[in-house]
Amino acid sequence: MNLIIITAFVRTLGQSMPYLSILTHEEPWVNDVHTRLFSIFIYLFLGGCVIHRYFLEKMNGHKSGVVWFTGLPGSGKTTLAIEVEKRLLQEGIRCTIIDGDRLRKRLNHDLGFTETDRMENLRRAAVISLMFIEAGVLVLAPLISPFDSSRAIIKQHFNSEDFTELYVKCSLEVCERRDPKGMYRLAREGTLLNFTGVSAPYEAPSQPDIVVDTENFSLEYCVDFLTDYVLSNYKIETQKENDL
Ligand SMILES: Nc1ncnc2c1ncn2[C@@H]1O[C@H](COP(=O)(O)OS(=O)(=O)O)[C@@H](OP(=O)(O)O)[C@H]1O
Ligand SMILES: Nc1ncnc2c1ncn2[C@@H]1O[C@H](COP(=O)(O)OP(=O)(O)O)[C@@H](O)[C@H]1O
Repeated sequence: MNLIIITAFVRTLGQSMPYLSILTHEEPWVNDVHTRLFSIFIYLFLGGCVIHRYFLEKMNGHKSGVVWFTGLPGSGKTTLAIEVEKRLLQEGIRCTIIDGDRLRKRLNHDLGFTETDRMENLRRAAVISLMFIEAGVLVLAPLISPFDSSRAIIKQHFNSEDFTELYVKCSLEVCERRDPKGMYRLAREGTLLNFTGVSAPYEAPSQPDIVVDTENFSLEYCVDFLTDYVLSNYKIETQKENDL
């Protein structure tokens, strides 16, 4: 029994070495001995999984989480996510895009566009997002997410501080005029069934955390606006930056 405990202890200590070395080197936020000892204590006794994300976020210099985009087809979700991702990567933010369209071609090709299938599609996207969050990554998730009820369920998968609901606001009329993939035309012709905005409902969120109005503002403005929002909410100010 003692041998098992000692082995577990040594193993945990071994696994914690990368973190312990961070705690003891060049980190202004752990430069007092009490903080170091406290962190080591928490790591050893609460276990790696609890503290793992905390360390990753400190190492990355930003928090992880998900920005969940909702909006009509053609509102600009994908375009915005791609441009904002580029800007965030330049700022040193580890981020990724989980896009409805791409997800459906890969993991979710078994799902269609009924309400039940859309819910399952979003649930899987949420689960994947959670795994990225645990890995310290900031997720941009552009998915139509048309129903209040399914968005409420999705939200429950996350800690409230990890989840930002972003409404990409654009009227149906303008989205249809843009029609970047020609899908509105197919839906109007009756070739594409259950199409959001035409033959399936879209319920705009009543209390989103942030709104980006792509109808009345340019792409450049929207990208700046969203990038600034993400940086101010997710970046962790270091001591050095605070001192400047
Ligand atoms: N019937 C129907 N309704 C809506 N959208 C359709 C449909 N058929 C195909 N597509 C294409 O699928 C993309 C939407 O997938 P999502 O996973 O974001 O949808 S949902 O959140 O599950 O409702 C959507 O991409 P975006 O235009 O980027 O939103 C469409 O390209
Ligand atoms: N302010 C804006 N923000 C985002 N996209 C815009 C904006 N103004 C015009 N657009 C155009 O609208 C279209 C949106 O398409 P897309 O990003 O595929 O939408 P969604 O992913 O919501 O279906 C693109 O052709 C994009 O260039």
